[in-house]
Amino acid sequence: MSHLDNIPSTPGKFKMDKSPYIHRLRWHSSLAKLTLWSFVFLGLILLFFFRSPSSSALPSDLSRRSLRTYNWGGPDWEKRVRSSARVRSRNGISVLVTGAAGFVGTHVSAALKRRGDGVIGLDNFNDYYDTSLKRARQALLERTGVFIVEGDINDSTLLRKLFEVVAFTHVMHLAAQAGVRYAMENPSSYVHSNIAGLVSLLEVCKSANPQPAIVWASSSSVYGLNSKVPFSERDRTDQPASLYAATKKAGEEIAHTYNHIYGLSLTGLRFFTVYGPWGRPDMAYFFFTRDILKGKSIPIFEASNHGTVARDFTYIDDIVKGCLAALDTAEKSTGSGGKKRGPAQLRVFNLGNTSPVPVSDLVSILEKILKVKAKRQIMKLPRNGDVQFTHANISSAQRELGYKPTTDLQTGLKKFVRWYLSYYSGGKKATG
Ligand SMILES: O=C(O)[C@H]1O[C@H](OP(=O)(O)OP(=O)(O)OC[C@H]2O[C@@H](n3ccc(=O)[nH]c3=O)[C@H](O)[C@@H]2O)[C@H](O)[C@@H](O)[C@H]1O
Repeated sequence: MSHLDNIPSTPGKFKMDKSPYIHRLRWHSSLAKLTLWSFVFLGLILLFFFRSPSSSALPSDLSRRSLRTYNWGGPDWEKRVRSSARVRSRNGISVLVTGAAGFVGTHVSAALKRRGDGVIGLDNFNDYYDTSLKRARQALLERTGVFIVEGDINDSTLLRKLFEVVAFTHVMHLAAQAGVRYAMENPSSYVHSNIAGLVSLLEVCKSANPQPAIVWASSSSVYGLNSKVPFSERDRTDQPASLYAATKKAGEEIAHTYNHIYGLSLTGLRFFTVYGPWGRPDMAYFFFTRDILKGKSIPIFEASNHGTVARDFTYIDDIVKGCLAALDTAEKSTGSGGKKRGPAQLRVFNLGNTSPVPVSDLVSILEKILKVKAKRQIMKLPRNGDVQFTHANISSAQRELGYKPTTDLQTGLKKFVRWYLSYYSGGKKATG
């Protein structure tokens, strides 16, 4: 019998003894043992949590993210940060890109570096989806000279350190908990990244001297139940259909506050279902491709009365152009040392494609490109955050950013499939 068996699981397991004295003695000794073993157990748990910077098998997603420690700091680290952030072109900018190992983050970082801007990435490499894809993106960026610092946007000490080492002129804030449907499974991760993380970043930005201009990723999902099409930035956004949308909408309000109080220059970009090479495996076009190739059936959502579900799918290269134009047209923040010195720029733009495509057509295009017939499983649109359609009015971005999407879904998906086949035939497996 193990000594652990002596520990009662509940006080109810104690039996009444004849002598109250003996009973009290036993009770005290059991209580002492219980306390001792509780401490041992707690110690073991803490040891397990803080064992190594890369510990990954922790129970909850959120605790894994917030308790994970990262290695940063030291002269070599600072040297890498400085070198990556060095501006190499005349009139270049130095940008902190959060979520740099993410889909949009990788593309934007590479594009900035390519034109001679200084870039430092920041990413927590969380396991919302296959981390090996994030590592592959990191390797890709490293080859172009972009260093990704491993850390969380909620770590204000790290953020302050980065601003101490580099006087960033701009922040491209793309780190977020993405995905509309996953919000039902793990709501707190949305609050952690999209609300607490945003505030943590803005707090550091407002105190930086000089304050950077910030461009950040909002979402088409803020339009929620809005039925007026195409969606214009002036339309109502007070009916979010998912917690994801609600946290992005909250982000827009938080941006207003930091602009108003501290003079931070802030531009929110409402992305419309971005797709392309190096994309996110949790998105429909990505896992449809994987499952069609595997011969697995794919669930295609349909609204009530056989209503079409459609998205304004937008190709990554068009989104990157919009992001760079937003950075280039961003005015300087006006505050310093945490104090506002004058009114600052506050903008929000739709970055969409302006031509919604039904999801069933997306599948037909994939069938043609892959030369495989999909096993279609028509399902009712789940009531877990999905909206029936999205359609961007981009006249504002066109006017002020010169934004003009040029890639239709067929062309973009061809490029995606080409990447997908070469990436996963190189020994990588699309998990899930
Ligand atoms: O614009 C945004 O701001 C958001 O875009 C993206 O959300 P969505 O537009 O919902 O993309 P995605 O999941 O690829 O579903 C695409 C279509 O397939 C349908 N869909 C989906 C899953 C499925 O099993 N079947 C299906 O028909 C589904 O009903 C939908 O019509 C980002 O994920 C999100 O992070 C955010 O950035």
